[in-house]
Amino acid sequence: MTFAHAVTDRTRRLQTRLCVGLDPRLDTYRDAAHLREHTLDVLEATAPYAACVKPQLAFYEALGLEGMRLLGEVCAAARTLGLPVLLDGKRGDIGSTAEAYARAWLGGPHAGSALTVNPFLGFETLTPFVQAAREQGGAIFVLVKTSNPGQADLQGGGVSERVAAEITRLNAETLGEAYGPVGAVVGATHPGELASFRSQLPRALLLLPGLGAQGARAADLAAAFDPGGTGALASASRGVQYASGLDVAASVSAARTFRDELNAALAQ
Ligand SMILES: O=c1ccn([C@@H]2O[C@H](COP(=O)(O)O)[C@@H](O)[C@H]2O)c(=O)[nH]1
Repeated sequence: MTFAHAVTDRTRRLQTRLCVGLDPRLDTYRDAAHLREHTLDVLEATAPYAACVKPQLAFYEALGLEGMRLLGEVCAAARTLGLPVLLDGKRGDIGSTAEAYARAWLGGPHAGSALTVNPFLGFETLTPFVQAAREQGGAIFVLVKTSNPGQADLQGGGVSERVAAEITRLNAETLGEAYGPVGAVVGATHPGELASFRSQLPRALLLLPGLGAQGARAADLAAAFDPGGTGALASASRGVQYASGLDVAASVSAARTFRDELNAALAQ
C-alpha cells in the first residue's frame, strides 16, 4: 500500500485527519533517556487519533547518534502501530545530492514513508525524490506556501502557484490511485487560500502545518479537503507533544480534540 493510500485509508477508517508531529526538545527533559521515553509514550498514546506521524528530522539530528537511533525507534514503533510516517526534513539539492537524500529518506528502512522536499533549486531537482517515492510506494510533500509569516518574501508573486502547477503535472504522470505521490505543504495559517490551493492541486495530498502553537484553528481548514473529507492532513507538534508540559494524558486529550474539531469543521 502506498503512503497516500495508507493515510487515506486511515482517515476513512478512523475518521481522523490529524498528523501528530513529534519534535522532541532536549531542554524540556532531565536527559536523553527521559526524552526517548516521553516521545515514544506520546506516539503510542496518541496513535488512535492520528492519520500519520511527522517527526521533524532537525530535532533528532540535534541529538546526534542517539537522535538517529531514536528516530529509528519512532519509525519502527509507528510501523507496528500501523501509522504512516511523514519525515519532515525539507531536503533539496542539485540532482546527484538529491539522489542521495532520496535514497536516505525514501529507501531502505524508510521505504513507503513520505518526506518534505524544498523545491528552491528548481523543478529538475525534484526528479530523484519523485522517482524514489514512485518506486518505493512513498510520497513527497513539496513546499508550496509555508506556515511562517516570512514566507511571502520568496513565495509570493506567483511562486507558490508555479510550484503547485508542477506538482499537478507530476501527479498526472502517475495513474491509478486518487492521490499521487507528490503532495504539497500549505500552511494551515493561510486559511483564506486553502480553497484555491485545493483546486490547483487536484490529486495532491496537502500537509497543513501550523495547527495549535502557530495559531491556526481546525475550524478554518475545511476548504483544504476534498468532498468525502480526504486529501489533507492538519499537523500539530508542540500542541500535542507538549500540550501541558510533559503530561501524556494531556497530549492524548489534545490529539482527540484536534481530531474532533477537524471532523466538526467538515460536518458544517
Ligand atoms: O510550513 C511549514 C512546514 C513545516 N513546519 C514544521 O511543522 C512543525 C510545526 O510545529 P508546531 O509545534 O506545530 O508549530 C515543525 O516541525 C515545523 O518545522 C512548519 O511549521 N511549517
